[in-house]
Amino acid sequence: MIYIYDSVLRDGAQAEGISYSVEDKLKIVKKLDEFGISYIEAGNPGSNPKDADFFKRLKGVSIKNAKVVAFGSTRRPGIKTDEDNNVKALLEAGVNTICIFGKSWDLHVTDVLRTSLDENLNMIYDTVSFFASEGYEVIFDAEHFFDGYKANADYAMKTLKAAADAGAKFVVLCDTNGGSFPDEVYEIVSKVVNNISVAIGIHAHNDSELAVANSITAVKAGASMVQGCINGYGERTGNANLCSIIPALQLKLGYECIPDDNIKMLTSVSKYVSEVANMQHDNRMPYVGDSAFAHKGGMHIDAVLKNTRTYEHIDPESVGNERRILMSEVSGKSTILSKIKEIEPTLTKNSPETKMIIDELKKMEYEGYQFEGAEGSFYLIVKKLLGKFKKHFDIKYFKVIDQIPWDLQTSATAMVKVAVDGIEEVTAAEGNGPVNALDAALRRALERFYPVLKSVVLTDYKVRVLNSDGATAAKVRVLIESSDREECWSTMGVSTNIIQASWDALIDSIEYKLAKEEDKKQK
Ligand SMILES: CC(=O)SCCNC(=O)CCNC(=O)[C@H](O)C(C)(C)COP(=O)(O)OP(=O)(O)OC[C@H]1O[C@@H](n2cnc3c(N)ncnc32)[C@H](O)[C@@H]1OP(=O)(O)O
Ligand SMILES: CC(=O)C(=O)O
Repeated sequence: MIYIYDSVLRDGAQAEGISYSVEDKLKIVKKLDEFGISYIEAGNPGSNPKDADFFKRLKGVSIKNAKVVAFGSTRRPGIKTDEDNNVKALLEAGVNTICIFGKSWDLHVTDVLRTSLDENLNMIYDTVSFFASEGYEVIFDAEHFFDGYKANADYAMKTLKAAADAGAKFVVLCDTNGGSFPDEVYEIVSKVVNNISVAIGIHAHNDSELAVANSITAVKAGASMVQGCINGYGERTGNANLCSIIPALQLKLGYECIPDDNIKMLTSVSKYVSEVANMQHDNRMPYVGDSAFAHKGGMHIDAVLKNTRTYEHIDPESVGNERRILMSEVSGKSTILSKIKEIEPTLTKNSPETKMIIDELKKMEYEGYQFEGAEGSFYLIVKKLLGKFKKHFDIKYFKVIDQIPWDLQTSATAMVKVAVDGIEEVTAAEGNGPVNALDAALRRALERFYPVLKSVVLTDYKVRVLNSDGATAAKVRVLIESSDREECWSTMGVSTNIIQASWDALIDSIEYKLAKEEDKKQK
């Protein structure tokens, strides 16, 4: 059993760009508890009134599985433990588990605390024993332990011994500056495990991109607690990413970290935390990122379609993620075929139509289209190339007028004329920008003929400049994401004119919805 200790609410809050509200913190605590994290380091009550208030609010919340931890430092030099403000704040937090961090690198004692080495040992002993004798479960985080050990092993070990003698249940070895290598971690953790009588933990930062490797290595050397953060949030380059550590330990090395049934929640927990933290979810995160099981190279896709193990280290579903097959200029026939078959199941890898579609897609990618993020446009193009596309409306013209000065609601006006089965309709609409105005005018014109479009909303709009050296004459790719609350789809337009590119993406979005409605009726 490995105790997983999440610090996304404390070390994670020390990450650039993250600032939680009390409500955010309460939501994350509940989610981590539901997931099965053993210890949740919920905050530092001596740091700021928000954390202090949060601990008050937490008293009314039912936590089913986890132990909630309040984090704070050893007492300041030269004062009594019960007079230290941080200690008082920890007492008021109302939790049963306290994590005390203290210095284990002599450099920090002399240069930061500016006290004697002996006084630092007293600070550790006094603070840990104060809480332990009051009946708290105490975890001691030995800040900078690895750097301290390399500089003065004897002193670094004395700091751990002080904490262990004072009643700490775990002493946690911190690679605070994130500069250690796995072989050093293995050697040092092994020595500590053999010399200190209490359970050992690891807390690794990611400055050398080795935090996950160092944490797993520490476990192999005998550590039984891993501190880290969901999504690897944390000070500077972050903390060890629990989204990688948990599946590595549990699925690959056979340790028990969280209940087996819950490991499937990993991807959704990761996305939930990034949503609440208001951080973009990182596609490239192993295990939980959208690209973690996204296959793009033609040869990879061909192999994965034959046997998923060929290019997947685990089953994506085991961590609640999914396999994605991407289309691009590096796709081969197998990739595109798997998508084409959704539209025309009779085609094979050797059908002439398959080759024709692949050649056309590669040509379009060369011109700036990118189908891996625009499945809606891909679907329409394949239908067009197979002669199966039915046009639902004709555009007679559109006009957009930008207004200056503007107000935020109506900075642009658009006028659109459409024809459906020979019946013409002219509409105009205002919007907070030209695309918004065009979208509103087009929809207003078409809703009369296709009421189902009332459910469609535009959920995202992205512009990418393709040749920035072209300056204002550059080509752009516009990606639009739409939703009808049941399905989401992305469509794309490419042009040197941003309005034209947006317009093409809008038209595709509407044609896609109408084509899908027809598919449904035919089924
Ligand atoms: C490696 C880690 O991540 S440890 C956690 C780091 N997290 C944070 O710093 C976030 C929370 N911190 C805070 O909100 C503030 O720093 C506070 C409220 C705790 C302290 O604020 P201030 O009293 O204004 O001190 P300030 O932040 O300027 O300086 C830190 C002080 O803590 C002292 N200190 C640092 N580590 C320790 C320790 N382990 N034990 C005791 N004192 C410590 C420093 O010596 C310094 O004291 P000094 O001003 O007497 O030299
Ligand atoms: C305790 C802690 O956050 C560190 O040493 O990095």
